[in-house]
Amino acid sequence: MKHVLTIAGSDTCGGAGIQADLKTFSAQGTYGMSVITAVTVQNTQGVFGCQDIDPEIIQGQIDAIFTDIEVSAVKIGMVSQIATIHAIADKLEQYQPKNIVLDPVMISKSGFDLMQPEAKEALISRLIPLAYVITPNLPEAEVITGMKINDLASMEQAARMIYEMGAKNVLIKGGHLENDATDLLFDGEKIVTLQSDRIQTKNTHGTGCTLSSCIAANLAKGKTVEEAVRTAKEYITTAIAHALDIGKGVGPTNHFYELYTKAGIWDEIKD
Ligand SMILES: Nc1ncnc2c1ncn2[C@@H]1O[C@H](COP(=O)(O)OP(=O)(O)O)[C@@H](O)[C@H]1O
Ligand SMILES: Cc1ncc(COP(=O)(O)OP(=O)(O)O)c(N)n1
Repeated sequence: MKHVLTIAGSDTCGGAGIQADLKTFSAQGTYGMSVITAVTVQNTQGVFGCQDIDPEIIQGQIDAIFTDIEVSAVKIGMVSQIATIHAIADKLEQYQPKNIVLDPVMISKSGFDLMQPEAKEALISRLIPLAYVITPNLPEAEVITGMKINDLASMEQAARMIYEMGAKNVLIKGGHLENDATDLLFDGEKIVTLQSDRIQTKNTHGTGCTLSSCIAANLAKGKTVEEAVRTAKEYITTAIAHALDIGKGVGPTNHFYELYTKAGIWDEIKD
């Protein structure tokens, strides 16, 4: 079994962040490990606070993993401070793991700053060049590139700009498009679009975390970038289509729907 590491923030209610990543790694048949960068106070209704973890403790967590266990892929999620970014980048440059998937998390759906705006330059200069795949949503790609993005043509232009910043593969997510939810992948040579109709649901908490950790798990299993992204797109589409109506706000995606259905236990456990 391949071992996959997430470096990200904790989401109390389990729909996004570290918790979503570990569920996804398990659902994809990989062994999940975590380095926690921040602890958020969060539920389906919003993010209400955040405590950043001391950069030395972040580096200690990374050392604990890399000095002991082989790592086949790394997903990076919430990194809120400049010091957090430098601490992580220094350690990844030291250990040089393959298959780094960077989800440049910036603002939660509820509008909370998960990355401090002044950390943008450090993200661009230290983490983007280390990324084998980067997965910005439209608002994140707009912050990184400084351009307006609202259709496939502007998604392609943004992907090309982010590629020039050093990421080897750029996946611009279309969850924030007006009509369908089509994503666009650029590998430096060709553009691939991954079409999907928009699923009408309010329960989309953790979609970006789930997608990026699924890509990391499938790169770890030896898939190509295009194969890993296609697998992740199918996985997130099913997870959204069967999302869980938990809490009073935006419910989480359903990480295990396909596994539970195949095991014949979904009808028994769903309520
Ligand atoms: N309502 C939806 N129906 C179908 N796919 C969606 C929907 N919302 C998001 N997605 C897909 O979920 C993935 C995550 O995208 P997005 O929600 O934009 O990320 P983020 O959580 O970072 O904002 C993408 O593949 C996107 O196309
Ligand atoms: C701790 C933590 N990390 C990341 C996010 C963002 O999750 P994402 O899947 O991008 O989208 P929303 O859940 O914010 O809709 C988060 N909320 N918490």
